[in-house]
Amino acid sequence: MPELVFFSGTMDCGKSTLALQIGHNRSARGLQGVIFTRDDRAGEGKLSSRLGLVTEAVEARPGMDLYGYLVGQMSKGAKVDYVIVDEAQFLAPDQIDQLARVVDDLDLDVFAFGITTDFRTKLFPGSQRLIELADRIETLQVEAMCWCGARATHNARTVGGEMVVEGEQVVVGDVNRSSEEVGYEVLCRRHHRRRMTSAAAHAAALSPDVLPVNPA
Ligand SMILES: Nc1ncnc2c1ncn2[C@@H]1O[C@H](COP(=O)(O)OP(=O)(O)O)[C@@H](O)[C@H]1O
Ligand SMILES: Cc1cn([C@H]2C[C@H](O)[C@@H](COP(=O)(O)O)O2)c(=O)[nH]c1=O
Repeated sequence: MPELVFFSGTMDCGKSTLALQIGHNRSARGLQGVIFTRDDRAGEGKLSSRLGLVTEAVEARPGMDLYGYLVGQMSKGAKVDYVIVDEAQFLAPDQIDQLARVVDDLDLDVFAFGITTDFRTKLFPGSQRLIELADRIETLQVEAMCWCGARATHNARTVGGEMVVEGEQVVVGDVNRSSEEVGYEVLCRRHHRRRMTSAAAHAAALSPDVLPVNPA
């Protein structure tokens, strides 16, 4: 049975790498896929991994009918055996419904990859719809880690090095960016709640302890 699978996790946990691996393994067996992405850091129409691999993809723009696009390609004679969608959190809920229709009406597997929650710990609308509709939700095996060594479960946004909890939901960016820019860092829930990024923890460790007051 074809499935809609949502591979979800934090930033930097290997989602795009896995998307590329799934595509590679299938194309090595003669299968042909359509790869959609949206707002990849490498630019329009790209699916890129931090391991350095990048492939061409179809930019899933706002308002684009993904089901209609695939039907159009197939009716022009293109062979489509499966569909990969990266940065699926950025898709609109109705585009996720279109992906479910691709599975049900076109009998194609759809593998969607994305982060579940934003820097405020709120679900992205696309991810929410995937959680509602997916046949299966998979958590990636290579877990990203918080600076404290615990499993990272949340994404923090930093501006000028400071963690922020207000702002636009979508700001394309990366982890390990210079402190001047908008950056991201993955944290465990405890340190996300305390707004303690690695820089804040480092600064706290360096600040001198309050000296005990000696009784005269
Ligand atoms: N130099 C490196 N050597 C080995 N693995 C790396 C290196 N750089 C990045 N990675 C791996 O790539 C992962 C990020 O992969 P990527 O597919 O870009 O993540 P995502 O799409 O989830 O944001 C990191 O968690 C790490 O496991
Ligand atoms: C947390 C968060 C992230 N983003 C952006 C930043 C990146 O461009 C992507 C995630 O890409 P990755 O391949 O999973 O690293 O999402 C955002 O726009 N808003 C956020 O709150």
